[in-house]
Amino acid sequence: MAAPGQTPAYAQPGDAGADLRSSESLVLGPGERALVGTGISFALPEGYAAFVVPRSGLAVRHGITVLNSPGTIDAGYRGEIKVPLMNTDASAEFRIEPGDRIAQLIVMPVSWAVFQAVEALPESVRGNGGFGSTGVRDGAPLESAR
Ligand SMILES: O=c1ccn([C@H]2C[C@H](O)[C@@H](COP(=O)(O)OP(=O)(O)OP(=O)(O)O)O2)c(=O)[nH]1
Ligand SMILES: [Mg+2]
Repeated sequence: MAAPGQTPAYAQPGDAGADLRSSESLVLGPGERALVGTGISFALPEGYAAFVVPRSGLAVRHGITVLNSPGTIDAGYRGEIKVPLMNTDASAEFRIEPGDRIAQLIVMPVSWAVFQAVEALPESVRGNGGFGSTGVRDGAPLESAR
């Protein structure tokens, strides 16, 4: 369901993200966040999820991001899609009007894991390495670390 003019739409053929429009008028001050309505709700088919992600143009030009990105929309959710927006700019406020494209929605198939407690895991090349492990050897940074 969508209020007039609020239906998500792909800006160009083949786009992955369908733009979400604000249903509200508000001002985000520097460093402020707000849960912004979109005036839409929908029922995804089982086996799919939708993800609310930032628009790069708003991020690059105004420092606007989706605080919880990617925001997860469960297939069973029937409420209004809302966008937790954040203004990361240190000094400029950001004004939003109804109909403004504030974020985008990506619909994807999902699979369900069956979680099992085990005593040991199969070996792998990566093992426990993470969090920058590919940029160090024997505790020293590598040239390729950047
Ligand atoms: O950016 C978002 C993220 C979530 N939701 C809605 C749809 C989603 O299905 C529901 C719950 O989201 P999530 O699971 O991320 O929140 P939670 O904090 O775990 O709440 P809950 O206990 O309701 O699952 O809220 C939005 O409208 N926008
Ligand atoms: Mg949840």
